[in-house]
Amino acid sequence: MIRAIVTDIEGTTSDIRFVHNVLFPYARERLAGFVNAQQYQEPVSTILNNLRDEVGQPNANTAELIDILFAFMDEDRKSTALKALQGIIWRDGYVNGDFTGHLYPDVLPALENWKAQGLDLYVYSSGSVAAQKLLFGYSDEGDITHLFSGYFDTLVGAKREVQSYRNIATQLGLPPSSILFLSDIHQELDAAEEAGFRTTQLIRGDDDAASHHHQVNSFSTIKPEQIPS
Ligand SMILES: CSCCC(=O)C(=O)COP(=O)(O)O
Ligand SMILES: [Mg+2]
Repeated sequence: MIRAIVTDIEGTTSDIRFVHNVLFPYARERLAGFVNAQQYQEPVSTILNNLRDEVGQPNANTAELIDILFAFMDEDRKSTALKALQGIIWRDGYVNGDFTGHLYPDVLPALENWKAQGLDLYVYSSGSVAAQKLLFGYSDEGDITHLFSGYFDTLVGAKREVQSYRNIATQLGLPPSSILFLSDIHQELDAAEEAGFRTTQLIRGDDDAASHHHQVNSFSTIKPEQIPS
């Protein structure tokens, strides 16, 4: 029996184009100015030190770190330091009303329905926990953060690594077989499945013929109560 659902964001609850065409450019345009202005203030100072550790360059100066961050953005590297900075920069955009967090229309009714059935709902994204709370706190449908019991980001591990899902199950105190993971990326679902999770793949755009996971194109067709353990 499914007791908890863990959902990805990009391509699952929310359009990948919102993340790549709205959020990422917003942070990119502001990143250098923000880092230069905040480099000696917390939390940016600690994040920059974490980036030095991440890239093994303990003596890198701020200009060198900014170059590294731009290279990471070019390759969509799921760097914990980059994701932390993006999350801080996005706050202004949400608070100022420059954008709201995209949600596919089928997402909120399904989350409310699952919550009413007694399922606990969690988020797992490469975006920082702060960024996740912003997206759902300033979503197209308003603040829906009350629906979630917790959030996981790359601090629990990378999304394509089996150990990350074992860590999540341990933190939830649930057997992996009682947790359903929703994602658009089959490599993430492969890792979750190897950890013992149940899986469902969201196909919001192109088919994924290389996937063996159960596929749906809307949250409305996911029936957790019908998934056998
Ligand atoms: C919290 S919304 C922004 C998500 C993000 O920054 C990102 O890189 C998405 O990565 P994912 O691994 O969740 O597809
Ligand atoms: Mg995704």
